[in-house]
Amino acid sequence: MNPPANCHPVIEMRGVVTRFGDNLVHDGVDLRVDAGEVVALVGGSGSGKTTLLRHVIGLTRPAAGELRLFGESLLDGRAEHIRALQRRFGVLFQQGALFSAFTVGENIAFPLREARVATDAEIRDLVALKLAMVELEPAHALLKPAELSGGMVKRVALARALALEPELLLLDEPTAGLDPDRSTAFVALIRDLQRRLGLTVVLVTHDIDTLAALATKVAVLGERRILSYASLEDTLKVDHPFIHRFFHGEHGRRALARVQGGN
Ligand SMILES: Nc1ncnc2c1ncn2[C@@H]1O[C@H](COP(=O)(O)OP(=O)(O)OP(=O)(O)O)[C@@H](O)[C@H]1O
Repeated sequence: MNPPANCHPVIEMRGVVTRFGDNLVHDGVDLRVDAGEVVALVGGSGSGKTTLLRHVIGLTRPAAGELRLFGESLLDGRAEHIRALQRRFGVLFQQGALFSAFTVGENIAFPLREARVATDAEIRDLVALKLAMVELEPAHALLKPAELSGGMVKRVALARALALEPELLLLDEPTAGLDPDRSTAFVALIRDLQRRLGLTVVLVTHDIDTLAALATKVAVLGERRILSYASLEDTLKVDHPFIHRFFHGEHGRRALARVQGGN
């Protein structure tokens, strides 16, 4: 008997190599993300975090290595097969990346229309449902992105990322640009949705509060590979200069004290 499909890791990378001209960004990245995990990807500026997410999304291709999503190769499949895999994840880009000429409702409806999986009436209902999911009002559907606050842009972008009911959610710096209160509220929303919907999440973040509130595992990218892949508690014990600077520097220590103080 074949094992059930959900036995496969959601993401599996082996020996991923990335080069931009002479710039060798990844040199043998191995990473396995299992269903239900929330993996925070951290690393210095330019270490290749966003590029790794872009590989998963299919926006860039590694020069070498293997990359599997839901047990299926992303690198040697046919286009329609890859498109089917791509419907199984949602992405929240750093600045939200909403279409400025579209209303909020049209932005959320966009992936549903592209995938041709619902009628107009169903799309209207789904948009209302997704807006409620991210704690926005039905009337917000008529606004344009320029009329929204930064926190609302993130919520709309999250609603759009969840439009096709993905199993995997990819978040690039989800709290960047939000003030501390909005950031805390947005993290609480992501955590609530992750649990309710049983999502697997990979997030790139520089923010230790966000990481500590969400991550079941921390993947540290440095020296062109994954330096450490463990719980936050075990990551803190790893003796490496980047990990020291990131978690045990002044900012890191204050953030961890806040988190461990029971927030
Ligand atoms: N399309 C591209 N063409 C050329 N070089 C690129 C491209 N995309 C990324 N790079 C380079 O690859 C390296 C990794 O970039 P990436 O944006 O993935 O890093 P990052 O870890 O996400 O950085 P940050 O934390 O500063 O956002 C950098 O040196 C960057 O200049």
